[in-house]
Amino acid sequence: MINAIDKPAIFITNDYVIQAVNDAYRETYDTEVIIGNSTCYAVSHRNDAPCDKRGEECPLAQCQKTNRPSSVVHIHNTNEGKTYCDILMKPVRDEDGMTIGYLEILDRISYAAADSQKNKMIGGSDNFKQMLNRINRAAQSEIAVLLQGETGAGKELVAQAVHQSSRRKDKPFVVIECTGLNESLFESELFGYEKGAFTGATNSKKGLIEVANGGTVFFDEIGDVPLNMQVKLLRLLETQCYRPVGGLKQKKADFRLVCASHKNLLAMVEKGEFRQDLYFRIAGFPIYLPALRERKSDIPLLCKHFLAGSEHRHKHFSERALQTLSQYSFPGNIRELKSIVEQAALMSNDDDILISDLPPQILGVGPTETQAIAEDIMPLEQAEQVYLEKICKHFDGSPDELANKLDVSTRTLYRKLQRYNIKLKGS
Ligand SMILES: Nc1ncnc2c1ncn2[C@@H]1O[C@H](COP(=O)(O)OP(=O)(O)OP(=O)(O)O)[C@@H](O)[C@H]1O
Repeated sequence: MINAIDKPAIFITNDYVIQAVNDAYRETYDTEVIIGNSTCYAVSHRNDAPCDKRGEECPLAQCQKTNRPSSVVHIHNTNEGKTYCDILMKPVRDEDGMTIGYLEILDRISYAAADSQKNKMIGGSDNFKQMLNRINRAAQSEIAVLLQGETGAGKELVAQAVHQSSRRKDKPFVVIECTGLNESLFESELFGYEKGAFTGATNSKKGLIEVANGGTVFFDEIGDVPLNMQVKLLRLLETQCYRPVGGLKQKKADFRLVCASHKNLLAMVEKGEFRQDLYFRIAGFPIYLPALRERKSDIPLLCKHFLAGSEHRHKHFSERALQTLSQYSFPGNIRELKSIVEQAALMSNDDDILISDLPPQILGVGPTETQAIAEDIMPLEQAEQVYLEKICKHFDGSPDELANKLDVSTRTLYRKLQRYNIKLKGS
């Protein structure tokens, strides 16, 4: 029976021991499954204790508590590295209604990873996992998704993930950048036009809605659509019909809707800047993308990931540089981090990327201060001379005491004073 499930699945008892397994599950992990002996946590996490004993969420523990199905997003050690899985756990009962065990079914989240992997969304923090959970739920349905998050937080990447894990994944993913679209551009871009519809329309052109046929349309920065165009958009969404500019016949639209905005659309609705009816049409399932400062524990992983994908793959950030980065607020979020990693890697002289290699905005040093520091730079020997001149003018103690404070011998101190022609106070 378990082999009839097309996703990786196991049947486990209260003690986490695997009592039945399907082929898809065996193929997912490198660890061998021994029926009646192997535990779910040893196979999928390579841990020696269950997740709930290690402070992690455990779907089995939740099931035992509620006696109802439960689900959780976990990182599993699969044969493809640290992979995200959406786990569904269901109690299995006998004819008397007694729970005899639990069926665990895994849904691999192919668009995200908890270690550096090409073309994937990277992260491991709780906020990131919560976001994955919602993306996965949304992807399984046709509901309109609204992505809200700061600039550079990954909205377009999430929109692609929603598309990739939906039933429309083999059809087009079309992005409509709403910022800067005026009324005539908006209509001709979205709906297309017929030959002769306006001066310059020497041929007819398909609109993006038609290009996306059967796939997903991503309206980026939907909050920038002016009010008069919001009406047209609402009509398209309500009726799933549109007419190309200069055309007579209505066309049928077939697309899944994903929108994104960095603005607070509800606040815009209150101010009358965004139509309430349109808001409720597009916000079927809102997903909040945490800002990078709300998922700071992901910074080291993301730094590693961006270095791995660059020409500086052999370099790494020092512990102190990572600490300094985690104190920064990242207004530009992951896009800003990516650029900082590139700059710092270029600045570092060897494989270690140090605090001094980080760009000025991280160090809290403004441009004028940076300039002042740059102007202050002098040969080390000259700096030693300037420093010795300054302290010798004011130091009241004996040469032995001064040499002691400078951590050099009295002879070395005398040699240096002679070289720079400096006299001690009072001599
Ligand atoms: N979790 C992640 N892992 C790896 N790279 C990421 C992640 N999230 C975002 N990025 C990268 O950060 C950059 C910005 O992401 P994206 O363009 O999706 O942000 P955005 O929120 O749509 O930005 P904007 O609001 O400016 O349109 C991209 O290069 C993207 O690949």
